[in-house]
Amino acid sequence: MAVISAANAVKEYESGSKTLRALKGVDVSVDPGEFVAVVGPSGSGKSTLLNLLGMLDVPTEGAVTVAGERLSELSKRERTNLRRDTVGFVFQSFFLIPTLTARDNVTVPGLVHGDRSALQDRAETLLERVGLGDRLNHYPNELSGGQKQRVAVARSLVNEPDILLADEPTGNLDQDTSDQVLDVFGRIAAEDDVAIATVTHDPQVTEYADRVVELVNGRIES
Ligand SMILES: Nc1ncnc2c1ncn2[C@@H]1O[C@H](COP(=O)(O)OP(=O)(O)OP(=O)(O)O)[C@@H](O)[C@H]1O
Repeated sequence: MAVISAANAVKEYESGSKTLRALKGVDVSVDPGEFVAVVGPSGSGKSTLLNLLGMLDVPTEGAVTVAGERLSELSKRERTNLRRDTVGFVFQSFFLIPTLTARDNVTVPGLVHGDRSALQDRAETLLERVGLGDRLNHYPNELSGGQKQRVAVARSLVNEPDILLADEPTGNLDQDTSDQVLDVFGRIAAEDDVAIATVTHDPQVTEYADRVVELVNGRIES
């Protein structure tokens, strides 16, 4: 059963007196262990869709369901808690803290739960899994772009999310390092049963994703 889904999702943005319909009734769902890539031209609504799935925004019409909870039935605080407990995020620009080592960066989303030493151990295991076991004490400015993004992937997993959402995760990477990051996504989905959805312009993603969904002008092409 899908751990995350949008059903007939519509998203409108108001700017001045105009209404822009960015999503025009989108159905998409991702199962545990599945890696889905959303592709499409610039402005087709990819980030808008990802923001809905990540509970960063709510649909104007239609339903978004995350881990069995229907978004429209949750308060803002409940949404924030559900997001913290179930969703990991990866962004194009990594967003690592420059004054922290790779290992400490990975622990950051877990610090609200306490137990620093268990977190350090978990961070180490995650960094080893993404191929950075020899970079635990490196600072972000001592890492390549692909290594930084793999630190960000490890960080996104520290709270054991059911869902990992990635917005253009390879947008700042060259071909070889993009491949490494996409390969890590494929392995994590399969090994940890995490549902992964990424939006991307990267044509290489089709080689790694289980399913590719194309958005065109706010609708899914089938
Ligand atoms: N906050 C906002 N207010 C008004 N319009 C917005 C807002 N965010 C996005 N839009 C508009 O919604 C449409 C879809 O934008 P979105 O960012 O989802 O597209 P995208 O497919 O992710 O594009 P890109 O590949 O260029 O990042 C665009 O026409 C955009 O201008």
